[in-house]
Amino acid sequence: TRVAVLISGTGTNLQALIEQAKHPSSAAEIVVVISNRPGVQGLKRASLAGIQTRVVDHKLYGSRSEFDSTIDRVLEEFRVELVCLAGFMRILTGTFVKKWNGKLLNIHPSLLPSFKGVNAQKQALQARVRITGCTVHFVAEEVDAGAIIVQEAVPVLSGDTEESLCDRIREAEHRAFPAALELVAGGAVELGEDGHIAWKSQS
Ligand SMILES: Nc1nc2ccc(CNc3ccc(C(=O)NCCCC(=O)O)cc3)cc2c(=O)[nH]1
Repeated sequence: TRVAVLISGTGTNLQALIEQAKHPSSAAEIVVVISNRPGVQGLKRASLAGIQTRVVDHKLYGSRSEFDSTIDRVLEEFRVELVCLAGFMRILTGTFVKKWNGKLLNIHPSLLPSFKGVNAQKQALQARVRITGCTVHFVAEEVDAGAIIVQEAVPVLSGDTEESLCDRIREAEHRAFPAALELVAGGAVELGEDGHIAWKSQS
């Protein structure tokens, strides 16, 4: 399966996906990395791995739909079949999400539906939960509300700071995202007609 990864920054999740796709048994081939910001470390990671990169700078577009349709053109140019949002920080328009429905994966640093939106880790600390985690989900138009594919629980430890909790959640992200990518790229899991996850029965 031809995969694109969309990034906005360092791309630590991108690195985990690159490592996963390197396995000969992987069903995923990352064919392009697209960043909405120039010069970010994730672009260097992609180049080092021999993956083609594109920058679609959202500041150069008059509207969200023009930005999204430029992204779409790059995806079509590379005959992309699956898109992973790895720290991609631009909200995508409904038109784009509808076209790529069931082909768009995102990772969120909490156990959705808890703690949607930005600074999810800080929300968990402030709520004094004992367990949080990360969620890989299909992207729906409503932010952080898509069908859940994989989750991993992460304990909140006494004395945790936002930084120590972020680090521990990030380690879980680097397991959960590659696992979800393989499930979807390998056809074990898809987004059903009813908008829920469908596990394809192994023949
Ligand atoms: N429609 C749709 N698109 C998304 C785009 C990115 C992400 C990644 N997670 C994200 C979740 C939230 C944000 C956010 O609120 N950023 C501040 C506003 C930035 C802006 O003005 O664009 C960004 C990415 C998730 C979604 C999603 O669930 N649905």
